[in-house]
Amino acid sequence: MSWRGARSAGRGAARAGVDGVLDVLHPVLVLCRGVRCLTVRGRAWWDRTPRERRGPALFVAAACGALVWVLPFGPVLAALGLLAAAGWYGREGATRPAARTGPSVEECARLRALYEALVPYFAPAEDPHHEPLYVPGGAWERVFEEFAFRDGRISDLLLSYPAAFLDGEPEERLRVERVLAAKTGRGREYRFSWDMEGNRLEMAALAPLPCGVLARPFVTAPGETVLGFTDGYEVRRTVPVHFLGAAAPLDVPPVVWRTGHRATEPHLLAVGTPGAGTSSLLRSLALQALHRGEVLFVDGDGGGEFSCFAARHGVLGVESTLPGALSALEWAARETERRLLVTSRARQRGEPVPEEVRQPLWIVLDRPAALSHLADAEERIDPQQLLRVPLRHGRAAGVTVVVAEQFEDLDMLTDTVLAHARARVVLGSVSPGQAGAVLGEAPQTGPGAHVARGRGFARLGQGPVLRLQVPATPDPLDETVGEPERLAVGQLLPASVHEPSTGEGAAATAFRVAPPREGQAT
Ligand SMILES: Nc1ncnc2c1ncn2[C@@H]1O[C@H](COP(=O)(O)OP(=O)(O)OP(=O)(O)O)[C@@H](O)[C@H]1O
Repeated sequence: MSWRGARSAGRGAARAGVDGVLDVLHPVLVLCRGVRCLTVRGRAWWDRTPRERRGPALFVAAACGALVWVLPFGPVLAALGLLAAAGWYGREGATRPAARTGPSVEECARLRALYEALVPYFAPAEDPHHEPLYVPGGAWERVFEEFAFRDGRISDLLLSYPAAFLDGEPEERLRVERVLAAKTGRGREYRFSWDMEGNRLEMAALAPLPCGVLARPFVTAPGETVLGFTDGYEVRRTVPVHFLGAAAPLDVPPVVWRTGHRATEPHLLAVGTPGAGTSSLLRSLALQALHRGEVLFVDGDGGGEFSCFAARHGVLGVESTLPGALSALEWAARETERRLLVTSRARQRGEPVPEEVRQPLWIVLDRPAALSHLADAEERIDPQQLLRVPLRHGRAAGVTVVVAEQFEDLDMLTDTVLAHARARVVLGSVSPGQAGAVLGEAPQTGPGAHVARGRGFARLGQGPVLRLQVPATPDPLDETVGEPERLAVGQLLPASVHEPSTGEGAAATAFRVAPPREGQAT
């Protein structure tokens, strides 16, 4: 036998040996695979479980473990059960995604149509590859790695794209996202995750955020304000929330905005389409602010949106005329300076900052453009100019400014407002481009044509763009709104100044909330 023959015989024997060993070890490999699969599922369940439920879950698991230990043959039976589960989950094909197992003819047609629509975007002009991923009439099965359907429409999709695609260019990504959103069904919101290293794009159609959240005292720490509610994949923390018609509260992820001395975005700008709910957002924020501080309202269009707050404990004023707004904002500027002075003097002396200066002061300004227009016509100072001191120095002085404006009058806002109000909210049915102009980054898809009231997006500074649903906080004097919502707001209003005040202030009594539960921090 030549040396070549001897070498190939040796290789054959080695392969047969390896095959034999793999055959012998096959059950062990299946069990290992099963144990790994069970571990992954266990970890995913643990991550999904809200923090407050982890303790009780651990306790139940420990109690079951103790019970099994004391039962006759308990440990042996438990080990056998575990082996059986590992064997089941480790068998061939157990971990294969269900969605790959067979779309119907109609679903195949939808996937093919989507593939063809993507060809112009993903096929480079001169593709050097022998078998390009995207060609007219090509195989969608090669690129759509995972998919799922909901109500006959594609709801989840994982696709691969050629490395030559310019995924670093936001416009290129946006073009593809628009095609996917248009072809998989308009009127829904989507989340797109670009894996640029692996050349993969994941798309998920998002269910609408729940509406009908009633105004209630939310469980927050001092300096925290709930803007509204968002998706669980963005925010891990939850707060109990009461929904209209529901008997018990549900845990929902909040969008929490932090104000005060250490806040990175101490002031907020909310922009909406007419009737989208910006005034309701301001009412919701004011109700929370009144829990621990004082609020000054300036109602630019004089619609009486905040008249329910007039003459209540903690409310410094509700101004809806130009002279009233000017004198209120002049006072607010002086008060900010006074607070700064008192704070710095106390710090110089090494004394604690007096309590009256530490109490938060909120300036809530709805539709300043209307007042600016009036001031211009009457040749008086623009009220927005008076906001300069609170906006610039409010953080150190414990003064928070909240401004709401409509899209049409956005150009009337001064540069100071735009520069300092870095917490942003957009409400209403607007395109991703319009929302992006306010938020500094466009959301991946805009809401559908008909969005619920109080729905939109929020972005805190340079953070991610979050979907947002504001709690229903109508004017309690507005009889066109349902009674439960109005009652919920009415119960939260501080007591009238005409009623005798309780010792520590009616506002504080009316807004008493439970302290944050342990483990609820973000
Ligand atoms: N989050 C919400 N949930 C339920 N209803 C809402 C919500 N926000 C607003 N609404 C309802 O939508 C209507 C308009 O709300 P609101 O006055 O707050 O809007 P707006 O943006 O201030 O409009 P405009 O500036 O035109 O007055 C009201 O009837 C209000 O009750």
